[in-house]
This record gives sequence, C-alpha cells and structure tokens, in this order.
Amino acid sequence: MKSFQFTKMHGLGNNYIYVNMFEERIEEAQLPNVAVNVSNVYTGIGSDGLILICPSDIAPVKMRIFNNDGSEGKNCGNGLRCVAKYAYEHKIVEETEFQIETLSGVVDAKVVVEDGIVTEVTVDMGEPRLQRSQIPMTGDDTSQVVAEKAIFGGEEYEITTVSMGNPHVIFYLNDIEEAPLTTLGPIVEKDARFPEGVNVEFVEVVNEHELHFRVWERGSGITQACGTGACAAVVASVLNNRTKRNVPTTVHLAGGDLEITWTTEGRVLMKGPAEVICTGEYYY
Ligand SMILES: N[C@H](CCC[C@H](N)C(=O)O)C(=O)O
Repeated sequence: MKSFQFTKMHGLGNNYIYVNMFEERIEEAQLPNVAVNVSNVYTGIGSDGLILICPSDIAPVKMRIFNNDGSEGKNCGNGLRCVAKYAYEHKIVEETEFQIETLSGVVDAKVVVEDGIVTEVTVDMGEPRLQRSQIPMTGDDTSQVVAEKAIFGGEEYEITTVSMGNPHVIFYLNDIEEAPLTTLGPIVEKDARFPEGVNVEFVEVVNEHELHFRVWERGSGITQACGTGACAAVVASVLNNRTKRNVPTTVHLAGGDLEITWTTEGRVLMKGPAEVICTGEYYY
C-alpha cells in the first residue's frame, strides 16, 4: 500500500488535492487514476482534481493540474493562487513575488502576507490567446471568435472564445440563474469544433466593471469557481464592448469574487483568495 501527504486547498470553493512533489513521489503513469480516485467524494477525499507542486528548471516552482476525470489541464487560476500560498508558507520561496511554471508558460505571482499567512494572491496570467487556432477551435485559423453565431444542440447561440493557456468559450445571458450549465455545458465541452475540449462559461453583465459568472469546466463539470475562466470572461467582455480595458472588474462566481484586469499592456491580472482546508495522508 502506497501513500502520500496531501493538503486540500480551495480558491473560492474550487478545491484540489495538492501534493508537494519536492517531498513526495507518484508514478507518472498513475497520475490520471490518482486524480480520479482522490477526487471521488465517496471512496476518495473529494475534490475538483489533483494539483502537483513540483520542482522546475525555469522557476522556483511548477504547477501541474489534473481535472477530476484524470485529464491534465494546462493552466488553473485558482490553483495558481493556492500554489503561491503553499510555496511561500512552506518556504519553497522566500520572496513575496516569484514565478510559477505552468504547462502554458511562466506566470508572475505576488502574495500578501499577514503574520506569516498568505491572505491574498495576485497572479499576472499573461496575455490571452485570441486566434481561433490558439483556442484551439476549428475553422479559419487567423480569425478571432467574437460574438460568432454557432449551433449547439439544435439551438443558435453567439459565442466568444479566449485561451488563457487553456480553452474557454463564453455565452452571454440576461439572468445568470438561468445558465444552462448541466444541459449545454457537457454538449459544448466535447463539441468537435474544440479538438482539445473547452471550458464553458456563462456570463451576465451587471455593468462596465462587474460580471456574474458560472462555469461547466472541461474535465470537472460544474465548479464553484474557475480562475482562468474569469480571466477569459473579462477579456471576452472587453472584446464585446461590455466592459472596459484596464479597469479592475469584479467577477461574481458561485464561490465568491475575483478582481480581474485586462491591462492596456495586454496582460491579465487576477486577484483573489487562497485557503487551506485540511492536510492528511492518502493511501492508494
Ligand atoms: N478545467 C480546466 C483546468 C482547471 C481550470 C480552473 N479550475 C481554474 O481555476 O482556472 C481545463 O481543463 O482547462
């Protein structure tokens, strides 16, 4: 029987099982199954997936994220804030500003510390990728997808797509409580026009600096929050002239609020909390 130490953390209720791979070892081939099994609320710990806090050759720390279906994601905004918190509090880093490597590039993190505890994290998520081929989405690979008509499940919608290193498609509606998460979410997630799948977001615009947001995540289904999705929603809203560039925008997710800014320099800043739930030993 093998085991590893874990820390369960969440960003606005988007919770993962974190493993410090500076100290633990899990066979690479077992990672997808471990992600599925730890995420199971009946026979495992219960989470949206597994996140590994790893050594890196190009940054002080590297994040790898696995959804609860075992698929490996390329980025995770809520995960990055929790990794930043863990790295600072466990002295993997000594500074309050440091870089984190992800599968979609290196990001800059900045932690706010009170009595040795990280209470808030800002991550510069870098520039959004907007070309269709960068999402990726099938079709004319040089164009952007902004308010483009598309049919899903026999109904016509307008979609906007943004990549934050991982793929997102945004639907606008008038009442966030009517978001068709469980009906439209899974259909769009696996649609063939998104060869790598897609995270599906529903947005209600409150005003030029405030959105309501719900998400059906690729590989995890409904989650309480999606950091990369919130970034994508703000970028999409600027592209659709519904919010403003360089204005801190409050995104109300099911689990709480994030402050997202798409700066005039082109980078997306995400600010929000990261919290520890528990620690323990997992046997497998
Ligand atoms: N489901 C995502 C990964 C997790 C992203 C989300 N939890 C976040 O906070 O950004 C994907 O497969 O692209």
